[in-house]
Amino acid sequence: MTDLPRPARPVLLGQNQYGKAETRVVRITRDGATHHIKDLNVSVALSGDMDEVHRSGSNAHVLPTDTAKNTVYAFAKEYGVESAEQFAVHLARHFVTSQEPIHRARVRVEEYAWERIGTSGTGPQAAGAAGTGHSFVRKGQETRLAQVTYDGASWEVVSGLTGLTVLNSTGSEFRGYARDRYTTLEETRDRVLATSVSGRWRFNWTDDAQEMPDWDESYEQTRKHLLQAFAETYSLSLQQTLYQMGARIIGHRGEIDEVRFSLPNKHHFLVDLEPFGLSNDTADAAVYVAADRPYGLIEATVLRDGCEPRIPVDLTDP
Ligand SMILES: O=c1[nH]c(=O)c2[nH]c(=O)[nH]c2[nH]1
Repeated sequence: MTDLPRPARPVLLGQNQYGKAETRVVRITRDGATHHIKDLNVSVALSGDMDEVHRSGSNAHVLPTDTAKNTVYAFAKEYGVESAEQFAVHLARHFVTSQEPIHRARVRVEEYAWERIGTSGTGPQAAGAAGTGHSFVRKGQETRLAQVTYDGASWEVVSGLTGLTVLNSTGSEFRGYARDRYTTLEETRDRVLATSVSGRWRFNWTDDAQEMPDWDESYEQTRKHLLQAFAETYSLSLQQTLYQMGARIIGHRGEIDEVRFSLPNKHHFLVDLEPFGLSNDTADAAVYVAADRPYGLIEATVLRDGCEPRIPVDLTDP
């Protein structure tokens, strides 16, 4: 053994967690010729009494990440996937209650939605306008998110979505802003407002004694409220629209205490057609350049009065 330099002070192990990230599981159930599909990406992070594996290399407390992956598959088969949240609750409870050294489990689920493909009713496989029953197309680019954390006593459930792209072709202004010597932006009373919504919302369901929300119903209603607020707000800024989206959710959904949005402002600039002798008037057919970058990035949390913010400020943080 060579003499390793000894640190002047003892070294401490800080926060640690481990698990299997991004287990892709697709569950297909058959109801006669009509099939149903659930498509999930599941990430499990476990923590607890894990000093020894880091310090001495003893794996006695380490349930392999391979087992975590297998558990995801086995639970999908055995218990089904009622909703992303329910599935995550089930898994988190299992890891914390079945392994003594595991004190906390965080389970993240991304869910990809599929829609049925209708058919024209002419092909050999056709089963009328209702479709084949087994043909699907990925629904938009939107991904549903659920994150469940359990420490053996209390639950934290944060749901959300990402990649929900929305656009208002009028009903949006931006003017009256602060100016300095670098400001060149022209004020507008009629612009395109478009964004790709990333949102998270935290439930006030924290213990088993409380009745669990209907997760799917809650997701559908929350999504509907945020879309309606986007559509119905006459927007003076994306910040104001964001606040309306959050306030509408808090106002209508009693099971949710906190909402956070990250909204990229997907700028649509009118193209200068003067060089071609054309005017580009919004009253008539207008032509825009959809700029992909740089983009304004508007982020905020909207809270029920008296509640603590707990959703991380940066939604891209792991
Ligand atoms: O809705 C907006 N908010 C801003 O803060 C901003 N800044 C900017 O240049 N355009 C916009 N639009």
